[in-house]
Amino acid sequence: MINKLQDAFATVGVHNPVDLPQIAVIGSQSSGKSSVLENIVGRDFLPRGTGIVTRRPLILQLINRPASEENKEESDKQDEGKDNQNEWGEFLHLPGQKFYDFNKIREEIVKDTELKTGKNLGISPQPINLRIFSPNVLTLTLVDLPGLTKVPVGDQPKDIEKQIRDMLLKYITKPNAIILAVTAANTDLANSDGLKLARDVDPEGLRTIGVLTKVDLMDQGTDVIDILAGRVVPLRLGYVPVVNRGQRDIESKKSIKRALEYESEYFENHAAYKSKAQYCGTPFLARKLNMILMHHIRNTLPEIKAKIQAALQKYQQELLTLGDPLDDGSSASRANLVLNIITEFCTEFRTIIDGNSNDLSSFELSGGARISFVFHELYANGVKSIDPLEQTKDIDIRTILYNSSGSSPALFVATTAFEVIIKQQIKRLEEPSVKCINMVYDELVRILGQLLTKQFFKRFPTLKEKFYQVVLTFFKKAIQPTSKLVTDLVAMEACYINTAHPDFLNGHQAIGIVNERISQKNQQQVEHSTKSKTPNTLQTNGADTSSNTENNGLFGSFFSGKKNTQKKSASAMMDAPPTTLKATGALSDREFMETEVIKLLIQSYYNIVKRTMVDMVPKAIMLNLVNHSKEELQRELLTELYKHDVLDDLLQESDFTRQRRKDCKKMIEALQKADEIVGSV
Ligand SMILES: Nc1nc2c(ncn2[C@@H]2O[C@H](COP(=O)(O)OP(=O)(O)OP(=O)(O)O)[C@@H](O)[C@H]2O)c(=O)[nH]1
Repeated sequence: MINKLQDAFATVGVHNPVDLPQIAVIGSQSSGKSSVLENIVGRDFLPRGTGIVTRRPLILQLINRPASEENKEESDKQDEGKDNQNEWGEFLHLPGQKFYDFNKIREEIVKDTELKTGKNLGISPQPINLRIFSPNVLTLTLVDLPGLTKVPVGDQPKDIEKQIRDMLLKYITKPNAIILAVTAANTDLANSDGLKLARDVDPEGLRTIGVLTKVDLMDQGTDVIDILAGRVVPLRLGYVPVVNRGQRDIESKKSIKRALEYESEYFENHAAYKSKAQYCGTPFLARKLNMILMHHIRNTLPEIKAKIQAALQKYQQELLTLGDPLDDGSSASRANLVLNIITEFCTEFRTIIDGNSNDLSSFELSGGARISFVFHELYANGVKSIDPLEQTKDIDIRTILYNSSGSSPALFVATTAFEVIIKQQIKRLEEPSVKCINMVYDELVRILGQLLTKQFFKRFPTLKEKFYQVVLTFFKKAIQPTSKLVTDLVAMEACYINTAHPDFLNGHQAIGIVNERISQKNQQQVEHSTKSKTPNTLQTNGADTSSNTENNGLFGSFFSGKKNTQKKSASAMMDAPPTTLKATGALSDREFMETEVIKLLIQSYYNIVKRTMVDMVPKAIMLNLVNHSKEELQRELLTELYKHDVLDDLLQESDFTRQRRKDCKKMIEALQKADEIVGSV
């Protein structure tokens, strides 16, 4: 049955969706893993030697295939190690190439290993897949794996031990794997790396077989009888002792046939093993493996059945989404397809924004919720955090105060100064507002990206490209009126200051508040000045005090040109004013009061404007960008894409889709066959 299953899956390559049971060979380096495998196959074909030889997993599928009639007489040729038409190997990476010469197989393994790992003893988890067809093998799948090692050699990475361990674990952790743990009999079994690793994944020893190699190298008078009897490290499936060829045998080109003969003679004639010779040696191991595998398969059959069913369903589903090939479709059906895709795209686009999407995620915000986050978190907080007074110091306000009253001395709190400052500050709201548009734009592009991963876009790459272009251009076009509207909103706010706004703190209230603050402050200072007598008004800064008398004209206390400190003659005092006139010195009571009032008014009014912006800007963006897209995108796509002259071009299928459809069909065929095979048991 496994033969048939393997055949059924042969067409789909190694991407077998159903894990058929495998036998994984593990053990310390040079414990004799490759030797055991070669003996099971009965041919020399693995790279051999001392040190690390196996550096990539070798997935070895042995396939029993009876000799064809005309080649029957050839089957003896292998005895001499010659080519034989009934036995050959094939590599997955060299499809269609049959290797009748097993030396060439070894060369190819060495070559491909070096290609992927370099010559410097590195390892790679990428497997080499080799199938051997022969009338002389039992159908089995075996995986030869790098030997466990402790100390890096050559250019090997420091963590080589862990790398190899992880690689082996990948193969032996699957409950479907049978573990062939190889240990050299002339080493201590209790310290066997292979058995230890096997115990990690199969603690009860239910799917681990022990193989004892190098029995011939044991000290005289010692044997493995205790181990075989399960008295050292017991395993449910037991141990099999073998004798492989030694390095010298290999160098002298001893044939495997001769080696197997030697092995059976060895056990038959050895005092300790004589009585149980039929349970020793490679042929027994091979039969045992085959039996175990059969049992294993029988046990896992229900699971295999279920896996085949599940895979079948999955591939049928995928084939369905890939759709039928369009090559013979009429132009009307093509047009219809594009129409459907446009409709589906737009419906989905609207759904994502409105938030009624079917696949609502609990994992992250998506679509419309993200836009809402931009508005109500990012933008709102960005605007709220702007402080209208952070850039405007009290002295600047004073300067503006004087500047705004022009050449006539101000009599009242100057609304002009307030307006000048508030207008400047309102303009600062433009930047975050424009940024908000860009963020929402980015979100739309993100939704677009999300939609472009849909199956039909994988199928038609040109269509995807076109959709991308059209939609992106559409979004970009919509940015212009949106920006205009938003900047206009800011301009509207800046152009007319509505001091009659019901929420605005009026002048009287402001003065009231400031007066209260001042009287509080004065009271504190009165209490304070009983201790320290510091004059607190009209204090100009240090250097100017000497010229106080001359300078206390209207501007004297707070404007000073450069170098105006010496006593000067009357005419010198009439010098042209300095190029830069700056306010200096502390504020007078009146100035202090005015500045405070202006500050209060600015804050009050700015809060109103901020609230308006936080309210209006999202509306503007929704109107001209988001809703506009929801409503007009479909029309745009239809105008651009639903045209007879472009339809053919749009519906060119990707090579991937074509290939995938073929693969799916093949896989479905294989799975249906497999299903039949399994069902007939
Ligand atoms: N005498 C004797 N030598 C053996 C036996 N088994 C293996 N050897 C020798 O031990 C050495 C290592 O054997 P391999 O089969 O290459 O060992 P391996 O575990 O595949 O080695 P790596 O793939 O490098 O981990 C070779 O020189 C073999 O000839 C055996 O049963 N008896």
